[in-house]
Amino acid sequence: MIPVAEALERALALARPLAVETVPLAEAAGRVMAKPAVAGRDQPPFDASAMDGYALIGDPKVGETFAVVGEAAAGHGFAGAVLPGQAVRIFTGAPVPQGATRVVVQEDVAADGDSIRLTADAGPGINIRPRGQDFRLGDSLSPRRLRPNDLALLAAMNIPDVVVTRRPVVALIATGDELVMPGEAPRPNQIIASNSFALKALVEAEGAIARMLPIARDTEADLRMVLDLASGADLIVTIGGASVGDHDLVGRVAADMGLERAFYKIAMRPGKPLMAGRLNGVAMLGLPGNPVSSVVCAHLFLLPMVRAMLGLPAAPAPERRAVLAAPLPANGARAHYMRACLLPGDGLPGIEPFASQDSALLRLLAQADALLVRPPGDRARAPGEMVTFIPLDA
Ligand SMILES: Nc1nc2c(c(=O)[nH]1)N[C@H]1C(S)=C(S)[C@@H](COP(=O)(O)OP(=O)(O)OC[C@H]3O[C@@H](n4cnc5c(N)ncnc54)[C@H](O)[C@@H]3O)O[C@H]1N2
Ligand code: MOO
Repeated sequence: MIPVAEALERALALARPLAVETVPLAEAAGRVMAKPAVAGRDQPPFDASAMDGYALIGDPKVGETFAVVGEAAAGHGFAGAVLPGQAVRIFTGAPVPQGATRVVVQEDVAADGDSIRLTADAGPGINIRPRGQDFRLGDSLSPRRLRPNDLALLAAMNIPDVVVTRRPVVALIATGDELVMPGEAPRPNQIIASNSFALKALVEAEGAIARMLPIARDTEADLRMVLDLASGADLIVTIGGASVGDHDLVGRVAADMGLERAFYKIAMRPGKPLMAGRLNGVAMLGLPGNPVSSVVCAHLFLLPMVRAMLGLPAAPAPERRAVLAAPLPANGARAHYMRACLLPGDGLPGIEPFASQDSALLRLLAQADALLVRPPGDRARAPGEMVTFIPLDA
């Protein structure tokens, strides 16, 4: 058994950033930029009015009057220049006419035909957004996973297409004679395959494309056939059949098919029988079959691998801090990832692990917000102590 950190390092070494592709901006939400985007223009491209009102010169006082000599609207500038004693009717987003040094808001003006009179002193604000205030030609946005606000920024930069990393294709292979798909009629000894659905949602939320392959039965021939179906995937994930039982075939069959093993068995709970390697050039992760074990291993290994393939930094699952709400006995030699609930707190949240930590319990997993992380050999902990956790919704 190797420590979690070492296993993660080896797993991440299997996951190189994929090739890049260009996608239209409207399709780029959630995608990971592969290189900086560079602004093709200044924003705003001209000094722009921030308000509806009148553009004029100086620092006018109540009662001063101005002759209105023209109009500037968004998309339509005023061709001339403003002179002292003159004003140009202006609207939000319009280019400020040449010569004007401020915009007074229309609420502070009484209009009478072609002249205006100030009804309030122009305040300190000039209501002009200077050219390039937001960004300048050549300014860049560093590579990142694109959030909605980033898309608006790229659009304003006049970038119609974005270079992103290709989405990894993750093949999900459930294994076991006991499994049928939801909606099918299970025989008395069978259960419903559940893990793939959580795993599919997890990798898709991270930006991968999941391919759920047919369930592999517990024969070498069937497992081989389904592993062959995974060709073309960037990452093959098997579920179950990873342990030491007579019907746990994944390690053996993958080895026969050429698996170069990176590791097998980790000092963690749940998830001990995890394996990883490279199968004919393709990264492979063999998850344990217990539902909670497979999901815990997905958070700790699968999602970091997907992120690395997307070109994001190779890093462990993000950990946060919380205040322990119940006593914990000393931990054993394996890191323990305990299903837990977060409790709202003034600063840091509280965290309370469930009494049962059986790795088969999906109902508790569905109630859990977090995995409370217990390092190997951690001493007993009392309520009020600080602990770390991995959020399950991240
Ligand atoms: N003698 C030992 N027995 C076991 C050990 C051990 O060290 N020595 N380790 C235990 C641990 S820990 C785990 S975890 C399991 C993992 O075993 P496998 O990866 O071989 O998983 P299976 O035996 O195929 O299945 C375990 C369990 O999970 C159910 N399962 C499997 N796939 C799915 C799925 N897609 N959806 C829902 N449920 C699934 C399966 O029916 C079993 O109940 O081994 C222990 N044994
Ligand atoms: O490690 Mo198993 O994954 O404890 O249930």
